[in-house]
Amino acid sequence: MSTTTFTKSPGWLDWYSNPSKPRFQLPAGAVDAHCHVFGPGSEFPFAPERKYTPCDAGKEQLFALRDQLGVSRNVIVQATCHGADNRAMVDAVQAAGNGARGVATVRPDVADAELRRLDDAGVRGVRFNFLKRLVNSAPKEELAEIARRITPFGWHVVVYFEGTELEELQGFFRSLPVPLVVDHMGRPDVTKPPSGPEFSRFLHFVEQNDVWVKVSCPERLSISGPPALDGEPAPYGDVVAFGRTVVEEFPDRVLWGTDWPHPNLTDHMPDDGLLVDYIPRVASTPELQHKLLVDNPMRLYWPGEEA
Ligand SMILES: O=C(O)c1cc(C(=O)O)oc(=O)c1
Repeated sequence: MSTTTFTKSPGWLDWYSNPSKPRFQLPAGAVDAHCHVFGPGSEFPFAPERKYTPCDAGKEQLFALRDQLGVSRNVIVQATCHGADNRAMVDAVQAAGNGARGVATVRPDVADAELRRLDDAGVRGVRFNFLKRLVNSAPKEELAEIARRITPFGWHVVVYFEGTELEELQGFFRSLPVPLVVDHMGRPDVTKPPSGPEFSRFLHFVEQNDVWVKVSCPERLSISGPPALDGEPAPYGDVVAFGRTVVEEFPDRVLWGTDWPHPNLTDHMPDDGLLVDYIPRVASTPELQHKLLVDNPMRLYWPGEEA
């Protein structure tokens, strides 16, 4: 049998191989609600239309990270390098038994039988990606059709967009008949104050709609760091106020995730153990931490189940 081999995009940073044991002990039942698998490419080839070619980051490596960090469950989000071929994600979700759920990418002509198959496999949402560096185009009429198609399954839509694009996109978002989950806090420009007009628009949008927010990716949003490396106890100080604001204003609609294996970072690859230690800086009480890490993701992805 011939297998395809892939060459990583120039400058690609691989995930951090020996993450530290977090000092912050996650509550029992904690969910990493945003992570990915990449391939491995020899088993699950990357999509022809991809914008980057990553390193391999398969399910065994994800599960090893989960155990190292003290996470109980994962939500595995389809990465754009796999296009609408959900096999690697579904394989990982199924291998985790009831310990994982998935978020897929589908095309508007997806068959109902395929949606049913994905649902049976543990998929609970689809992802709409609006970043031009990640996808070719995102025609709204096609996305609206997908949202309509998933409604009978009780799924939600995960949206990934640039903070500067929200003004243009929010009318479309409001028109969708399903809950929305916003990736990476809606990518605010953290050089601007969290009380400024851009982030206020985002907070208002969340307040007015059926929207959940992932307070993930400080490593991606931070400009001035310091990075989560070498035991740094207080990384990404410039992002903290944004995360804390969201957690305190919407304690019942926030989620946390590692974003492992951290696609397309160009500056540094964070120590995932230190990313766990970042959590209490945005969720400062045990009550807020339990909502963020256990109650909220359980309600969205494992409704009716005990953590
Ligand atoms: O900012 C990114 O590059 C990025 C990419 C992907 C993906 O390729 O799916 O997912 C993420 O959550 C973030």
